[in-house]
Amino acid sequence: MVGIGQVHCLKSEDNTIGGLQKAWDDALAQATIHDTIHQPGTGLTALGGMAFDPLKKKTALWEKFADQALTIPAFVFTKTGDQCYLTCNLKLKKADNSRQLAAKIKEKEHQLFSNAPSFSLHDGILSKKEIAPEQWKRTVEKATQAIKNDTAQKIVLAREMRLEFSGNADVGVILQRLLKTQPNSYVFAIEHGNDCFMGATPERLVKLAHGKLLSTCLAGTAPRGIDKDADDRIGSQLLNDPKNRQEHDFVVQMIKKAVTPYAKNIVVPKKPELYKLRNLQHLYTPVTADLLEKSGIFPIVEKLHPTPALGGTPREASLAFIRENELLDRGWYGAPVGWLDGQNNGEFAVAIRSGLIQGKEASLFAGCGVVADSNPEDEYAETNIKFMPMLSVLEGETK
Ligand SMILES: C=C(O[C@@H]1C=C(C(=O)O)C=C[C@H]1O)C(=O)O
Repeated sequence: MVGIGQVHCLKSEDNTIGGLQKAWDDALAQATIHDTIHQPGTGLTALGGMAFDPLKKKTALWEKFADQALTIPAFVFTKTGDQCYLTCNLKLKKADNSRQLAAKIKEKEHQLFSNAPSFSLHDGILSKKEIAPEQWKRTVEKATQAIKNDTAQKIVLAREMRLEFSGNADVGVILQRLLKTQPNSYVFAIEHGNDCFMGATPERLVKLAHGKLLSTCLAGTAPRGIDKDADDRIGSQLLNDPKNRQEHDFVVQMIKKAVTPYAKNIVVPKKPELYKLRNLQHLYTPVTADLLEKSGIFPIVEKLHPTPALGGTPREASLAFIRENELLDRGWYGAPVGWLDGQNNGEFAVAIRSGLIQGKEASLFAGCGVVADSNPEDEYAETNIKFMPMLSVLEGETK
């Protein structure tokens, strides 16, 4: 799905995620929709995302990104299977002339499809700097102490890597490479001004499609092996590792509880399975259910975000620790990004394995769950692998 331009931005009156539902329902109530297709992602749709924690002190890094930015674009291009659809949105005034508007849309449409994008390659990475890695390890240590003192049971800590390129990074090229190299992930890119937040995340927060709900629990991490035997061995160790199983179970329990008010026939497998990615493997539990008729997507996103995969357990205590101790301004990293349509379909993913591209520079982000017996060096190594999906395509990996 691709959104271009903006005819409207949803404004939550009380700045909560749940408040976006009213803004969306109001927009829908005012819209006249001509949609004979009725496919997910056609008709009126909004796309965008939000900040991980609006209460965290902001830095200049994310100045182009508001706490919430859910946009109804001027054009939405949607591909489902091998079918493609184009939705045009217009903000109408009383005095508008329908013939003139139709001609304008045709002209724009022609422009959109005749200007084939030309991609230019940037020449690779000039410099790569991890931001305060030793301080980050000390924060991990501090989190384990806080957990031993019963402040929380799990706290997720993230860090940043800053890159410099010799020329401007080309978002189109990076997107193509992410799609090629991370086929099991949700690839996204959101531009505000000249900054672009993008990534390939394996973590889907919630998907609503035709009255069904899907949420995924993804927590617990190990590297991939060098051959099939090694990979299977690492995978089976991960499946049986008490520390990783505990980290994972916090997420499963929380997601199950969070979706309960909005769904029936909730199915949660008893044991996690492995979710294999190019650079890592995770413990994975899908949660499926039938959506209760009246629930829109935003109240569910609000209940789910942040799951203990990105915040911790309990939510408030872990967020308070992160707010106070984490050096990083997460901005939109780790927060919901996605889309919704007027037929109550939509999908929000958790924006991890991501980076903020700023012309000749970029920041990459990676985090991991800390529990009582976490070891700072191991967690540091884990975050290094989590930088890889973005880092490798920026270094030139194409396949
Ligand atoms: C926080 C990240 O990943 C999350 C943390 C995981 C873990 O601690 O095992 C696994 C998957 C994600 O839920 C990240 O990639 O930045």
